[in-house]
Amino acid sequence: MTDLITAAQMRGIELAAITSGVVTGLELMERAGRGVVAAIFEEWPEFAQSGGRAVVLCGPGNNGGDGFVIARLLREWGWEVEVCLWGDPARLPPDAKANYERWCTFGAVHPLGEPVFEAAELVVDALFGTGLTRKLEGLEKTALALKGKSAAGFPKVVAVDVPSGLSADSGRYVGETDVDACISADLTVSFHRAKTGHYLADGPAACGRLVIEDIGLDAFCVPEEAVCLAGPNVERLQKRGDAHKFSHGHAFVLCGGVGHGGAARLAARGALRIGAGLVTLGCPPAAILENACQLNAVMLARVADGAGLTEILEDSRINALCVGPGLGSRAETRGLVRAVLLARRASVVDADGLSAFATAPADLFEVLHEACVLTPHAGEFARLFPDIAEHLSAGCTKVDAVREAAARAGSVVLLKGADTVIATPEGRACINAAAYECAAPWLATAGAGDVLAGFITGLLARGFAPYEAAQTAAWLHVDCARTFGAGLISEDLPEVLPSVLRRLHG
Ligand SMILES: NC(=O)C1=CN([C@@H]2O[C@H](COP(=O)(O)OP(=O)(O)OC[C@H]3O[C@@H](n4cnc5c(N)ncnc54)[C@H](OP(=O)(O)O)[C@@H]3O)[C@@H](O)[C@H]2O)[C@@H](O)CC1
Ligand SMILES: Nc1ncnc2c1ncn2[C@@H]1O[C@H](COP(=O)(O)OP(=O)(O)O)[C@@H](O)[C@H]1O
Ligand SMILES: [K+]
Repeated sequence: MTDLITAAQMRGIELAAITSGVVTGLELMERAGRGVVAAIFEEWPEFAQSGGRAVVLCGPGNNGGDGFVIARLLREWGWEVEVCLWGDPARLPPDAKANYERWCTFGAVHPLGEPVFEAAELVVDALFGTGLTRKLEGLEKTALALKGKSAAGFPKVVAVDVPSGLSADSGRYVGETDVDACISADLTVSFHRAKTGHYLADGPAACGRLVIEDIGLDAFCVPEEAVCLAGPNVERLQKRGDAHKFSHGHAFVLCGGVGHGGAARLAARGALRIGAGLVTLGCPPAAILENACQLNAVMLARVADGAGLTEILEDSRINALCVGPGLGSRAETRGLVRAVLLARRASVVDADGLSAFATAPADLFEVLHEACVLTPHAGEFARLFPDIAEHLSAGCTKVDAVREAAARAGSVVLLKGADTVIATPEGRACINAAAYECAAPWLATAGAGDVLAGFITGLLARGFAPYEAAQTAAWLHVDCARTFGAGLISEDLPEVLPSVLRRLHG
């Protein structure tokens, strides 16, 4: 599983390495610069064949120091290099200063005004990295001039560590920085481990492609509380040959009223395809006929209200519940959610099941438990956790926000998006990133979230722990969308799952 770290964790690892005496800051800077140049030549092999013209933009910290190393190395490869500096050379930190002075023996350093990108094939953004702490001002002209040129294909823009302006932690533009005042890269080269900001929010769009270079810090551990990229538990997804349907659990999905059953039917189909042994849809009596016309392998049960549900749940073989998709803002919705949660089975609370508590989130938190998974989209999240949503708008990372929400809810929380974040009340967290080579833009389609709720419910029925169910389901969901490709609608997601599973089980 790929670990992601924050800027502070990276600084901690760097400090541990330097204080241990195995490496100096200057050596790390040299390795970082070498890594960037290697990644550039790997990305554009033609650049290694013949030197061109490069502009290297250096900032006032160690990101700028990496830039001076890169300028020197490109020059060694025969490139004509123009170097611009933002700030006062006298105030550069020691390692950056050493590399600045070394560069000065080869060429000039211009103040960062409006560098001329006209004839450049390559621009290196070494302005700000993990040390950007406040709103970036004064880069507008440079950033806009660069965007105008690179939109036409040249120059290629390479960001060192992170595109300048972006927070390495949150993936958002720092402070109130305008997106036009920031650098957008074709390639971002970071070091040791990807940072959370490379995968969250605006990170993937700003980074272009992402490459992580090894700078020899593997002996210095990633902290225990590190976030990881979500992945499926492939082994657990297999079905044992000697099992029968009840060994794979019985999932129960609550359904809306007449004409509102589509969402729950999608969830039920998802739960069945992901391998729950049995799936039952519970709907109001008036909707039985409608649902019976549409379902075969999914069974049907009448559920008039919370009391009716409690009676059905006397069957202890029903071991996973899904409540919310298509339930509507009926007065009974809260009662149904409470009945589900008071049964103390593994449960997914989604969509209207969450929104029903917008005016009284504490009533929901009171009955939630550790076997639950909440699956809000951003709007539903803001209704349940308005203060945390405000922190998020103010620049808090999505990981921290979801961790805080999970701790408050006492349940696993999965906050949807291209950068889905899943966290446990204890603070474990992962990002299921539909980004870079895993982008899944066709998932932005009505009903996709209902299928995800069904996938999670199905895995809960199969005995997956809530965090593991959420993580595996979210990963499979994106992989289904990518496998199907363009033209995807949510009905396709459960149908493409068999081919995804076949591929996983090779
Ligand atoms: N960690 C590692 O293992 C390795 C790290 N390496 C490299 O070091 C980079 C981190 O270096 P860093 O810490 O010096 O930070 P960096 O991003 O250069 O910027 C800090 C400077 O910017 C300034 N400043 C901040 N905000 C500003 C604003 N809005 N407007 C204007 N100024 C602003 C800030 O000033 P201050 O806040 O102090 O006033 C300070 O002067 C990292 O990204 C990687 O490339 C590699 O060499 C190898 C291994
Ligand atoms: N641009 C995108 N890239 C990847 N996944 C996306 C994107 N937009 C939405 N999704 C995913 O699609 C699903 C949409 O769920 P939701 O917003 O609840 O919609 P609905 O209620 O119509 O089912 C979520 O799993 C979300 O993570
Ligand atoms: K940068």
